[in-house]
Amino acid sequence: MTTAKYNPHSKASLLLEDGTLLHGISVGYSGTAGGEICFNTGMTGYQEIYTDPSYYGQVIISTTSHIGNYNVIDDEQESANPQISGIIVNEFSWKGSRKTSDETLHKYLNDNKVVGIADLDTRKLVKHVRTKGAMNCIISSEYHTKEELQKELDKIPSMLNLELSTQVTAKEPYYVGDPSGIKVAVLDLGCKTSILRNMTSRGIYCKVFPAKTSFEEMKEWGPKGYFISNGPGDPAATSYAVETVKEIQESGSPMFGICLGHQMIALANDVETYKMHHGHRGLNHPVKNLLTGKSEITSQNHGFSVSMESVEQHPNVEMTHINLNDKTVEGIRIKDKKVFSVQYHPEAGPGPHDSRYLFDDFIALMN
Ligand SMILES: NC(=O)CC[C@H](N)C(=O)O
Repeated sequence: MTTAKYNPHSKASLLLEDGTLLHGISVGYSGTAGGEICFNTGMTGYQEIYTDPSYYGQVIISTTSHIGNYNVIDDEQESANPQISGIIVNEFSWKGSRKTSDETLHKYLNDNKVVGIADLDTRKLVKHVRTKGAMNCIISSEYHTKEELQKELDKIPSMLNLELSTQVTAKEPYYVGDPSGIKVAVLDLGCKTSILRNMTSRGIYCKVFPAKTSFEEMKEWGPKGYFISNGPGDPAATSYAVETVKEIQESGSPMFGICLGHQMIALANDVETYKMHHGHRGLNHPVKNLLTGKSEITSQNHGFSVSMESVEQHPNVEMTHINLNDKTVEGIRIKDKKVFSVQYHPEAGPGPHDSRYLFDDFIALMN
């Protein structure tokens, strides 16, 4: 393990779209970066969060006060690299304590050019974002005045109408798992590694296809089912995948979608999505399965949602899961089709494990 050199006194500044300006210290890479500010309430799992492609281009504030305290480990990546554009933390651990770790979070962020700011009252900031709603922000260790930072902030696009899956999807198709397993075509809109791991550990053989692959090309491989992955961006701007999902559904094949994949399945059935006030990101969101009556504690990361009103207007779409905090749609299934999806993350990267039964449900649907 290497310990990177750092200057704990170098200054960093944060400007929010609503004019809030804060100063702290620079962590990770020295530079300037921005994106939509998102808060995650999980107490653990920072590495899984930073490497989840669904967070591509976003700046993450953690409500937990210590970040970096258990370093990073190669095995806990949700994709090959961090996908976020920046981090905002309270107390940053320059050196973590886990003996089996591969390197410090600071070195990892620095090597991967992720800019961060520490020593801020993140709980106060989270309350601010929770009240005012999602907005863009800029972090910098180079610019510190409002005018300079505003110029940089103006370059950051709004998340609304932004298509991002093509930025994070596989460049070429690839295979995961044992070739003797059940063949599942994965449409990679920004797929997390732990989703693939949950499938292969249940005997599924995955062929992962780039986001813009046609249904015909996936079908040629002869899969038994199709999986539509999670991913970044506005679902309404990912229309090419909605068209693919429509064709899969038409073919009568089993299909399962998670998060962005769930939103693609809703849109393919003319159910609308909308941008939420500040999204759901954390590890303890309560969801009720309306088919079994059982509740689950779930891992979540989404800033858009499927409209309940729109689900109610489409009799072929049945709501299967509901969020017990704010009564938003957490799962649907399509009547007379082998198609279902959830808004939350049953792969449980970084946790909890309550919802992993959904992978077994997908297998049951294919058998
Ligand atoms: N985790 C995801 O797939 C996120 C989906 C979508 N980008 C959203 O924010 O709602």
